[in-house]
Parts: sequence; structure tokens; C-alpha cells
Amino acid sequence: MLDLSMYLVMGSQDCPNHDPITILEQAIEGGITCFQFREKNSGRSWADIIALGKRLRQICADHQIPFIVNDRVDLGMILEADGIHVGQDDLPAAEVRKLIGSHRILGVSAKTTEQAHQAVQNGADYIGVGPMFETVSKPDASAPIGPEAIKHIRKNLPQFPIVGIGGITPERTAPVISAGADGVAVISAITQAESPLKATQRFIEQIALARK
Ligand SMILES: Cc1ncc(COP(=O)(O)OP(=O)(O)O)c(N)n1
Ligand SMILES: Cc1nc(C(=O)O)sc1CCOP(=O)(O)O
Ligand SMILES: [Mg+2]
Repeated sequence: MLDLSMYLVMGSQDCPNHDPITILEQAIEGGITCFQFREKNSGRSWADIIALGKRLRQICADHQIPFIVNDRVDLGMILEADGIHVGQDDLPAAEVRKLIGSHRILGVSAKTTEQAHQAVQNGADYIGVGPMFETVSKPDASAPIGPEAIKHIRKNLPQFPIVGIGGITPERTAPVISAGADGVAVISAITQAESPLKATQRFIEQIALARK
């Protein structure tokens, strides 16, 4: 079963201090349970993106970590991804489900209960809800909707897999989990940490504490 507890999202644009390979390896050692390759406006050529994606994909495969590709079904197919994540302005989720078949994971962004219900109908396996807090990693992000948004969605979808995203740090993990999220999706608090390993371990501790 898909474990969304600690979901690292990353592209080379998010990695000013360490290279993406090192970050992914440390994050896996630290305990991530899912990974999304989200290469956005990095200025890299497609050849470079595919070469990087293949290396990250192999590392995930070696450690049995699900490898999800953001936005692009074509890139997902090239990289033999385990799944695709799409937002409200991307390819329609129902069409993506048809393209990727029933055996791959489909993640869909949702901010409201209505969008969440629609995502379920369209064949989503999980929803990403955000931004929880102010984020430095997505220039086109909307205003924060906070853990309250997860509380509302959780009331209406008691069993469906939900991950919170946007501005989440170890200190801000407990409110997201307590609101009903199955896990947290994180970019900068891991990719820009001095030690991605220690940062991931701190998240894992906070998730465990919040679930007690
Ligand atoms: C786990 C997760 N949740 C939400 C998003 C955001 O997707 P989207 O709204 O399509 O924005 P971009 O990531 O494409 O900028 C996500 N990527 N992952
Ligand atoms: C990719 C993404 N999606 C968001 C949403 O709200 O849907 S917020 C976001 C950026 C998350 O990065 P950080 O952990 O550095 O804030
Ligand atoms: Mg998108």
C-alpha cells in the first residue's frame, strides 16, 4: 500500500547546496516513503532532465521507494515512473488515469472538498492539499489555506489518502498530521537543509509524535 508519511518532492531547481542525487540518497536514509520528481523551470535541456530522472528513478527502485513524476505523463512513461501527480491546471486527472492505466499511482492536487471528491471520481489514489503555509518553492502558489483545509476534507473523506504540502517544516508537521493528513510533502525544508539526512529524520520524529 502507498505510504505517504514522508513525501519528498524535488527537482534540480530546488537544490542550491547539494546535488539532487545526494539529497535523495540522504532523504531515503532518513526515512522518506515516497518521492516526486518535479523539474520546473530549471533551464535544463530535456536530455539532462531525462538523464537526471533516470538516475533518481533507479535510486528509488533500489530502495523500493515509489517514484512519481510531476505534471508530465510523457516523462513519466520515459522514466517508467510508478505514478504521475497533476494539479487542477494540468492535464485532466481522468485523462491521465486513462493514459497511465490502473496499475500506476495517480496523485491530484485539491484545495477544497469539492475538488477532492472530483479527484476521487477521476481515479486519484491520493490528493495533495496545499499550500498549508507560505512556500518559497512555488512562485505561483495561492495564499496558504492551512491545516484547517485538511480537517474539512478529512471529514468528508474519512478514509482517502491525503498529504499536506507547502511550507511544511518539522515544527509545522504536527498540525498537518493532527488535522488528518496521512503525511507531509516537502521540498525546501529537506532540499535546502545543511543536512538533508538530519532534516528528514526530524520530520520522521515529528510525524511519529503527532500520531501518538
Ligand atoms: C504531493 C503534491 N501535492 C501538490 C502538488 C502541486 O501540484 P500542482 O498544483 O500541479 O503544482 P506544481 O507542482 O505542478 O507546480 C504537488 N506537486 N505534489
Ligand atoms: C509543489 C507545491 N505545491 C503546493 C501546493 O500548494 O499545491 S506548495 C508546493 C511547494 C512546496 O515546497 P516547500 O515544501 O518548499 O514549501
Ligand atoms: Mg502541476
